[in-house]
Amino acid sequence: MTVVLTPYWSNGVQKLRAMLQRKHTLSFSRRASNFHRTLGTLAPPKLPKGLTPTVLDDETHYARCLAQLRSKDKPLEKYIYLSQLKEHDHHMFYKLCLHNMPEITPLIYTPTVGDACIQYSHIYRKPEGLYLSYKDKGNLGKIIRNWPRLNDARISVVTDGSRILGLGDLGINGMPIAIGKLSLYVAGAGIRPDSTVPIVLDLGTNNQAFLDDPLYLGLRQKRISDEEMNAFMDEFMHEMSTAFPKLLVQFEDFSTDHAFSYLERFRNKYPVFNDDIQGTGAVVLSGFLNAAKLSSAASGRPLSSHRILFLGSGSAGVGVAMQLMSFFKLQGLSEEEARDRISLVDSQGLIYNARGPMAEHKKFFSRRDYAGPPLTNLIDIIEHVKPTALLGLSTIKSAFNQQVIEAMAELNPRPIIFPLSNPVRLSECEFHEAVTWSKGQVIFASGSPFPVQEYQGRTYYPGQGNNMYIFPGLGLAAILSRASTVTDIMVEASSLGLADSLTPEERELDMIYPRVERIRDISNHIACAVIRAAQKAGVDRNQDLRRMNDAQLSDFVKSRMWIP
Ligand SMILES: NC(=O)C1=CN([C@@H]2O[C@H](COP(=O)(O)OP(=O)(O)OC[C@H]3O[C@@H](n4cnc5c(N)ncnc54)[C@H](OP(=O)(O)O)[C@@H]3O)[C@@H](O)[C@H]2O)C=CC1
Ligand SMILES: CC(=O)C(=O)O
Ligand SMILES: [Mg+2]
Repeated sequence: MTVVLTPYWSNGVQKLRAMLQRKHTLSFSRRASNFHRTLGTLAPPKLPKGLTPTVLDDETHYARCLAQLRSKDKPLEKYIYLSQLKEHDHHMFYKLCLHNMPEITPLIYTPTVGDACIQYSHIYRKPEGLYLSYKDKGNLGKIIRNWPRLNDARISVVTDGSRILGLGDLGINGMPIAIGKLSLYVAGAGIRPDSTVPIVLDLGTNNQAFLDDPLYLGLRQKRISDEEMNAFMDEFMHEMSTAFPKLLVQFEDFSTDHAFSYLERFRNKYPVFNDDIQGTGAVVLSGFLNAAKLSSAASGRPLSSHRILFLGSGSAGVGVAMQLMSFFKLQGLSEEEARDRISLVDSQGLIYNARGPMAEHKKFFSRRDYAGPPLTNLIDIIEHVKPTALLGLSTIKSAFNQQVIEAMAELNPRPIIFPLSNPVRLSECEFHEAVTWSKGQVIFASGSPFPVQEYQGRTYYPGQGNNMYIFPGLGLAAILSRASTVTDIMVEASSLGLADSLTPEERELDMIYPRVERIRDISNHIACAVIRAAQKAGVDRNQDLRRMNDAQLSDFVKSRMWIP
């Protein structure tokens, strides 16, 4: 039984004590109301334990929680503290998030969530989502229907743990990534906490250290075959759509081949999207739109003349490259011309046709105009391609070394350098390096956050090119419009909406992404753009929103955001 003390009850504690003495066991939980008291679980016939003589008002308790958080030394300890706070008092957890986004986002999301995933089987305390394993095949529907809030569910983040950030196969330990993304849905776009469903699919792991770890929580077997996985995924998606008829599914951190294949398999059948391919594509297109303007203003060269070089050609690299095609198309280039502006590098070097057979997802951008010996050294590739922008989605720490950044700065008065790999320790370069080696000329965005830099008396602001700017608003739009599918045009609209959301003050400071403190406004802006795109595509099942003008739509979106 849960008792919440409201102001009207606060002088009724004596009555409550008497009541408690008559009951056997009562469990009290605290709720964020302006006045509340913590009671705890009680065993009769004793008086309540933990009943403080003072009334705990919200503001004082907020200050207490923030002080407790800041008293912890290690980011992982802070992560554990915040997880527990979320479990006990999700209003206070989200209040802390919303008022301290730059401080808390790196704790509940990248980079700390990477450590939480690596350590998950060791720091685990209680279930925090749905765990579905290959052993459950044939019974997935029954297990999914165990979810306590079937009718409330609107958004699920699903991972199979096979490529968590740049950390590789972490098996069932991928759960914190689903939880972290969903916390950002709530904090960033006001999705109701009880409508979120974190899911990890345990299909085995090829991580031998985990298989040998007695505390590992997942199945002790190698990953299943592609054929077995396809059958499992078909059953899973079918059961999800029947159990949760209003659910949007975000695929997260599937290994590259499966990321592409399941997006294609399900995107026209269910409302799904892949965050690493589409969310990352959208966030980078957005930052690139703003960066290219700054770079072209300095070089005097037209926007259509940019050339982009990618280090890394996995789900993220190719997803971003695909989305950046629309940058060039917006400048009036044909598809062929746009493709020629993009070059990809993988672990074997520059990708070109004459190199020989390659994975399907690399073929589109494989260069046709080079047939010489393999180009494997990044400096040689930069000299060959002469890029205006260098993007890293390779998981190779320090791949953008001093020589690379200097080579980019030599070619461009304002080089665009985006080391986008996560977590921060896998970033292709650090912000202070890029600023110093380019002598303050770099236009920079990274996947994980870096601190602001001072260089020669000027302050430099790093952009965070992370899909966390996109998925909350995109998801909110899909939920409110009840989109039957998530179309490419909706994803592009999210990107243009983000690019457009900078304030004049942010532009004045050469920022290419807005301040994360404004995430709710940004998500509102993105959501409106995406809802309009869904309407244009005719995939909106809630057609009431069509009657609203833009101001009414924005007010409506705002009114639907949950506030702690
Ligand atoms: N900022 C953001 O919002 C996001 C960032 N990411 C980050 O992007 C990174 C990559 O993710 P994803 O694409 O899914 O991962 P993949 O493992 O699929 O891709 C990694 C790519 O890097 C290439 N690579 C590996 N080693 C080298 C090397 N020495 N030189 C050049 N290329 C190399 C691989 O080559 P090969 O193909 O030959 O194996 C592959 O193409 C991760 O760190 C992830 O965290 C992902 C999503 C969003
Ligand atoms: C940010 C993200 O989705 C990733 O690194 O995989
Ligand atoms: Mg991801």
